[in-house]
Amino acid sequence: MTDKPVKPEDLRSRKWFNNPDDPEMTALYLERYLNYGLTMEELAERKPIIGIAQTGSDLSPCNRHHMELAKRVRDGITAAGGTCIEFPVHPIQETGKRPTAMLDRNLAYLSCVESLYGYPIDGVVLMIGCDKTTPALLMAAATVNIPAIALSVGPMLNGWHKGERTGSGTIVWKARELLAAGEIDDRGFMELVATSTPSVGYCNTMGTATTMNSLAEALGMQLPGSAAIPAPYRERGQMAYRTGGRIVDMVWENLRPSDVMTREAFENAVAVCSALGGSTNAPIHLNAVARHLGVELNNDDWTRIGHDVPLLTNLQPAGEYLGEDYHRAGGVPAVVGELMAADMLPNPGALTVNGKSIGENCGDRRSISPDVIRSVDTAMLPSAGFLNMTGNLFDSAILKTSVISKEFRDRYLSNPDDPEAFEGNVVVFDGPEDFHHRIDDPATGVTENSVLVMRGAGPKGYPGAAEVVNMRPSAELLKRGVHSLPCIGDGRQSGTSGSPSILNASPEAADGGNLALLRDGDRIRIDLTKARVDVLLDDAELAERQQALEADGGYRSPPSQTPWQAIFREKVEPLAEGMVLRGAPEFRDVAGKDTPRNNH
Ligand SMILES: CC(C)(O)[C@@H](O)C(=O)O
Repeated sequence: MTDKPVKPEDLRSRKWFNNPDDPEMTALYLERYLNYGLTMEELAERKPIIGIAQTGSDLSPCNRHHMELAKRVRDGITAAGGTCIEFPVHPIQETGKRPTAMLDRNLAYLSCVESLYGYPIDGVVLMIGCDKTTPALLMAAATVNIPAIALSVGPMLNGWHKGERTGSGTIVWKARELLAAGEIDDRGFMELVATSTPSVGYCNTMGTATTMNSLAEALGMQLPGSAAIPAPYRERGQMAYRTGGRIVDMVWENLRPSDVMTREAFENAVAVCSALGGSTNAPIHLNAVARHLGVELNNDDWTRIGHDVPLLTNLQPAGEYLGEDYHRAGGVPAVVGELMAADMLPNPGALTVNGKSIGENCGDRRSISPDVIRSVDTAMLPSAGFLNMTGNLFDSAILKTSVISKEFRDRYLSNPDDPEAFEGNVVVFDGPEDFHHRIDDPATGVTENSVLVMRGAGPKGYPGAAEVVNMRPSAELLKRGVHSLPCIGDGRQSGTSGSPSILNASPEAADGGNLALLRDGDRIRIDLTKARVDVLLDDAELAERQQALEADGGYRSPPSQTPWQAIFREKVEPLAEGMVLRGAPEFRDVAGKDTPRNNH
């Protein structure tokens, strides 16, 4: 933020719409924006041009309600003296896009950078929601670094089935088990799953969407209280109006993403993520946003800052409640306030988009429903953050400790004075097709002592790093009451899954990672107290297998099916480093450096 407020003559948009040095080009730029009824007063005089980065469309049902909310955003912008220009962002729907919406995060990022940089935009409202839309837009705002504020579309209303809450995503994994165990049929599966999505909005569970929207608020990029409001509630429209008004002031204050998303803000977000029981996708996305700002943030930080933070939020999949309950309990401000009461928010002084610090915004906020958002004294778990696992199979992989069963936690994690490591036999699958084909075949040899491994599911291998490491035990084990087995993978897992998996393994099998060397029957040791995963093979055996793999042409991935898949594979970095495009983070503060050249 500069001490000097921006004056109308400094507005970036005036280089297009009111450039006294170049009247010819000014006329050219202006005339097309006049052609749908905008006036000279709105475009060329003292009003900031505010972009609305619209992620809602029929292809993106979780964000679709933004098409309605944008009307209230416009009202807020206009009332505050700005002019609105709404533009589409490449659609991303986690549950709809094949082979994975993750492939499109960087595509949406790239296109949004071009829109923000190449057009006359002074400030932008980022219409965030379904998983990848949030990081894509924050990454773009980070690169371009014009004033930006985020607005969540909000979670769906709570789902209900026979008097019980059914959470989106989370119910799918349960329904899969019921189907495999023969307790429901296909129609029962469909009906049960559909109960979890009763309205517009994104997942009502603490899946990746609610996590990322909450963290956008914890980072300071949304107005306080914005993230948790359910999509259909009246407060959502009111928040849209206020968000539209605030961005106009932010332009005059020159309050930019780099002022808000500082190292201190990321540390706060890491702590809040643990208190929420947030998704394992959060480290990927926040590491990516940080890289685009030039802020240091890595998976070790997530363990160092986050691991000892307690679980305060009793939301599925780590708990029992859903989005409406979260909002009524006070949402992000209550979580932050409870952390602050115990001196557990790393940086209360971090600035937010309303011009106040997060401490000023939330310091006196407390939970209104003490069972839904707990105090530190009544926490669901004393430590709930991620463990950054390492070993001889990968350099980094994320384990969400808040979903480890009590039995497993007591035995393998909570007793560092008498550490015990878990050992099991590997059953390895090359992608989800292989898994679904073989998991129930007795010849595969899955037992209660198995460790299920999925490879070929990372950024280069899949391509895009799909949410396919949700592996259930075999039907035979499910019928015997074994509901989960340790899982490891170089792909991702849905944030709505309560399965304690070791995910996002980097480097992936398709990028020289040692998961490619595993064979069925290998013995694996998982030592949670040391945060290590090792296959019990000596270096000579691993080297021999590596040679054999190379001689055979290396780990095989399916061919790229589209041009973007091929470009993505060539450019993408590992999940542990945010899965960004190589070279892209070098472009920083691009709007601050210069204005793009004229086009005619
Ligand atoms: C439920 C989904 C689609 O898997 C995702 O939103 C997540 O939580 O990771």
